[in-house]
Amino acid sequence: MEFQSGEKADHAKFLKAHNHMWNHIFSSINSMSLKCAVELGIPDAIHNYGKPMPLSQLIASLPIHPSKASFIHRLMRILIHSGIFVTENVVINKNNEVEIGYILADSSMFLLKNNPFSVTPLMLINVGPTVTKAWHHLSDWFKNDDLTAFETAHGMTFWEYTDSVPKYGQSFNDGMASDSRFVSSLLLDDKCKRVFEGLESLVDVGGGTGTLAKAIAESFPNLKCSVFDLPCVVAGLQGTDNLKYIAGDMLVDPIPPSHAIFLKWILHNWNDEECVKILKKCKEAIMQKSKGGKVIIIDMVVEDDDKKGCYDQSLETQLFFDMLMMMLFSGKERNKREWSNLIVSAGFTDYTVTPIFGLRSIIEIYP
Ligand SMILES: C[S@@+](CC[C@H](N)C(=O)[O-])C[C@H]1O[C@@H](n2cnc3c(N)ncnc32)[C@H](O)[C@@H]1O
Repeated sequence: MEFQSGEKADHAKFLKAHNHMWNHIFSSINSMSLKCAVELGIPDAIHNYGKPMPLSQLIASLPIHPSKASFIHRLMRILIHSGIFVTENVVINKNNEVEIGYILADSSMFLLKNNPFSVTPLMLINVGPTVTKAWHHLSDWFKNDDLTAFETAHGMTFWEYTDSVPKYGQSFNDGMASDSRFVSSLLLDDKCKRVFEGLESLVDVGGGTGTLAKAIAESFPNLKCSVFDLPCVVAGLQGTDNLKYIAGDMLVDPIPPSHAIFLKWILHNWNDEECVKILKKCKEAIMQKSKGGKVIIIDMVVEDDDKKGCYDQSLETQLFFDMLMMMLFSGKERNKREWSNLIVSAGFTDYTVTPIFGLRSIIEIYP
């Protein structure tokens, strides 16, 4: 393409390329607009209204300064464009005058305060100042020898930060708990329950505050479950008849012997070397029990990028996660080949992959 000569250049292609750049430059406005709408309580206001909510009613219900009322439709317009809200015409008086009414799109159900699967905690962490500051240091990190861009920005690892800023740690754990409720609703349904059938004991390594392990323990009352996580995460948490909490460091301490080890959203936090170390320790833990043990992993299996040039939302989301893992932890999202290499390097002989959570899969690995 020639950019110098207007005559020769393919004009449409030239403008499209320029527009593509603009779009990329400004794409964080989508996340920031969403954050703003959630902080103002817009999804809940529309949901509670119970029918298409006219703009005037929406404005009246929000905690905003009167001088800002005329800006709300602009915020709504971009969020409608990105498919977060939907509009319908509503008749507002006896004269059949019509105003636009807002309703929630399927995806915005995940923004509601009372939705147990709410993605709001995850969103607030990811667009909040702590993570954003680390993104600003990504190019510095490429030039220095720090392990992660998060450390370049904050002078400590992400896990040291969640420990030293308890409020942040709490928000992170809330985000993980919400995702664990989402995953458990799919994992413990009739199609996937077989994953846990016949197991006597299970340790959820890096299981956070235990939301998923609690759900597994309730579904399988004869299964002895443990949550193994850092002391700052599990301190003071109360177990039940078949659930206990164990404080430890998965890279340093032995993983408690168990029939099965569960790793949800763990291995993507670590580099290949650390993953092999963790998996070898998991293998030791299951080999100390009777036969038939396995490691159950919930993580992404990145689609191979063979649709060159075609926009693919699922692949884009997986690549977003991959960049996030690189930036926060020097971790990564792995494709099939990378998973296979890890599993074989850790001394396991067989594995199965069941892609059931949309972007994530259950990977069961056997010694
Ligand atoms: C991404 S979170 C996943 C939490 C949970 N598995 C889930 O999916 O909801 C990673 C977890 O690993 C824990 N973790 C980080 N480093 C650890 C270590 N060295 N030993 C044990 N747990 C660790 C964190 O405290 C956190 O709970």
